[in-house]
Amino acid sequence: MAAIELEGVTKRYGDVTAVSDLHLQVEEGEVFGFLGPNGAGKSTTINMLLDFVRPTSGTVRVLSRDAQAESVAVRRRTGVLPEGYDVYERLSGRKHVEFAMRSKEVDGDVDAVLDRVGILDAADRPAGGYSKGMRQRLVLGMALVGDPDLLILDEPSSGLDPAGAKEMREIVRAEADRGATVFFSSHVLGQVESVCDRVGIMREGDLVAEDSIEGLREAVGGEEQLVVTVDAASEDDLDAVRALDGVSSAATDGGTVTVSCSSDAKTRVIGALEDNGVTVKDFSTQEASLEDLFLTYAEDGEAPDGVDAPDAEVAE
Ligand SMILES: Nc1ncnc2c1ncn2[C@@H]1O[C@H](COP(=O)(O)OP(=O)(O)OP(=O)(O)O)[C@@H](O)[C@H]1O
Repeated sequence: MAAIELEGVTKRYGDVTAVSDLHLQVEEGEVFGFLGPNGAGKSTTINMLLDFVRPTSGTVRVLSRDAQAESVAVRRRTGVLPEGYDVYERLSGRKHVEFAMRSKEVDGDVDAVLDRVGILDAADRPAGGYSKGMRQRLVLGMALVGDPDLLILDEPSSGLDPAGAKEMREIVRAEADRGATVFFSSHVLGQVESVCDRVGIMREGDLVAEDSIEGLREAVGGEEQLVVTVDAASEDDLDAVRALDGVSSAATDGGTVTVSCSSDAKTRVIGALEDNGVTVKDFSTQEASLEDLFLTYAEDGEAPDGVDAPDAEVAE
């Protein structure tokens, strides 16, 4: 069953189209990473899921309910870590969690929540004295109260140090293992890569890609960068390399030849250079990373071959 369903959702603010004809479905129990650069439409989409913002057109369903007509019921079963949430400066971390439990009308072990997010030691200090990362941990703790069916996390890793970001990922995974659906936004693929079942990439209001991490990896997996250190290489030598099967590009600065090719073409590349009289001193390979792929989508909207691009018409 779908935990989130957006059908043809558009949101305009005056002349600005923040989200354009978005179709998106996230299944129950899925960890979905919602990615895109600043201004892509991520927060607007999240705000429509929670009925903080109303779509200009289209329908939004969350936990099988209408996001507008049944927003109270949706929010009761949803834990939210909003972007830029302000803590109550004078209230302790403990009071914040107690407040979250009261507003969700649930009982729970406050210490266990604070311990889970790593701030039990600071439980009785006013949250105004918390660091940015501690505030983020506190708000995550508040979102986890009552074992929600859906967790919506807007830039959850912001303000967290690497250890904190890792703990965040572990909590996300544990929540999904318990059966919760997790929908979270980020503008950095690296932070979500290891926890997501699937990602959607937004750019200027359009969903430009939607795939599993595995699918994205396959799309970039075929190509590698081969960097060959040589005595000298000419354009003729490069032409011999470019003519080989599996080679998509080759370039040189004189002392190094850089070739984009399939992994089975590497030995042919070395052979062709040597056949042309080039002395090969050394070589190394680099796999194209998912981060490179993400940047390709995020910056120019070009979908590499083989990636499921749901919306062919990418706004420039
Ligand atoms: N209340 C508003 N009034 C006018 N324009 C808005 C409003 N909220 C968002 N926008 C515009 O909608 C577009 C999408 O913004 P949104 O905040 O959804 O992006 P985002 O992907 O969450 O970005 P970020 O990563 O910076 O948080 C932007 O052009 C933004 O300026």
